[in-house]
Amino acid sequence: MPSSSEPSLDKSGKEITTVGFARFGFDSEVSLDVLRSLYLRAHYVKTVASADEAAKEADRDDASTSYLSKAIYHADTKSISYTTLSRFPPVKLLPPSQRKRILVTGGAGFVGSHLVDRLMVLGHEVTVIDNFFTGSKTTVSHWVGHPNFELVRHDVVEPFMIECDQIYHLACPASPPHYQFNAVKTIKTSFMGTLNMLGLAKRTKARFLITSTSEVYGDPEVHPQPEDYWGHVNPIGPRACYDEGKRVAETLTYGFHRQDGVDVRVARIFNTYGPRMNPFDGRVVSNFIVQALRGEDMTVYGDGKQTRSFQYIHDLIDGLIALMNSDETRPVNIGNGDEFTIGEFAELVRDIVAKVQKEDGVDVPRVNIVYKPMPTDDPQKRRPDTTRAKQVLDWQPRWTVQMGLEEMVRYYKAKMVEGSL
Ligand SMILES: O=c1ccn([C@@H]2O[C@H](COP(=O)(O)OP(=O)(O)O[C@H]3OC[C@@H](O)[C@H](O)[C@H]3O)[C@@H](O)[C@H]2O)c(=O)[nH]1
Repeated sequence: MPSSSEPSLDKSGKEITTVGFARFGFDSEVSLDVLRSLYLRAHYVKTVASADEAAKEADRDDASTSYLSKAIYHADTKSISYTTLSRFPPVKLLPPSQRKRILVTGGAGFVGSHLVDRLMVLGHEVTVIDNFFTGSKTTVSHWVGHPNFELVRHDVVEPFMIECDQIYHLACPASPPHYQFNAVKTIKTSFMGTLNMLGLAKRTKARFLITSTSEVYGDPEVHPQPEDYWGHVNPIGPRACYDEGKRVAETLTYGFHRQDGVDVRVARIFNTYGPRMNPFDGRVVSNFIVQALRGEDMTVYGDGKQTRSFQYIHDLIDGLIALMNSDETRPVNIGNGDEFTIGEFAELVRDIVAKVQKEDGVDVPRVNIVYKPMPTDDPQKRRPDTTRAKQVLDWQPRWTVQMGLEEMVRYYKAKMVEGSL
């Protein structure tokens, strides 16, 4: 199990022991250690050499492993024997009046799985629908079988019926190589998927939150980007399936709001990173960390002068939950204002990987930074104006990029040990 020798500190230097907060009558605070026990570890108990040892290990049940998977990794054959969980992570006991039935589309993805962890630990009933195109069952497998949890393989482009109180509509590939892989399917997911989920919200009177994106601002001519900026998007470029898809999804959302009175929330998410991000999804944070850990060249696209502002996953989940439970129906940017050029960011990731390796006593050569062609229509700059989130949600990011990156490096190191990276 990876361990960090130092505590995680927030932007003001205070130790982070919990994430979430009570806002708008909804308490989302949970212990960081509980969440970490779900993502910052290998998903097996320990490695064994023989079948005999494996059988003994599977029988073992003590406090330290009580809510860890009993799956065993066999180093000699590079295989895992899965077992069912002996005990689930503890969840709050909520009175029925406070317990919500929550649908999370795309709940097996990177962002979705962290939202699911939080909502489950808080004691709600969670149903995940996912087609597993970019999501993976392993991200939520620790909840499968729990009475408060249901996992359904379903593609949102088809209608789905369920009784629920809140819908977090996340389903859509989000990494540029993934969403461009099948552009028609991406825009179909944004349009048909959102239409179906809004129809469900209308029928059940559930509150509906859609995760839109900073990409609705395109290659922005206003910097930083406030919510009332209309954007600068190429409607026929390779990114259009996602940018325009999310823009039409927002249009649909406000159509249902005005015409049918659906209670809507729109989050515009800026670049986000953290554990469970697919190491091969082609985004900059996962690429850079994996390259530095493997001792490969780090690939900066273009001259590296384009900028991005990176937010850690827990800040995003705090923002999404606050928005869902607030009264704010206008779009709200959720992102971190710490802006880097991609060239600077490559150096930062390289230094952080070296620091973590040094702490773990691993001696690694310094990797090189190389330059590759710039993808078409790659936005030149991006930084959220989060004034609205601060005013209406009392939300602002707590995690420094350094702290978040260290945790993500440790997560990827655990995956390397497991052999899945
Ligand atoms: O290996 C790499 C990967 C990416 N990059 C660059 O790093 C920057 C960030 O690229 P990413 O692919 O991580 O993310 P992008 O900002 O392009 O898109 C993201 O925007 C916001 C979200 O809604 C989406 O998840 C995602 O589309 C880009 O300028 C890209 O060209 C590199 O320099 N090297």
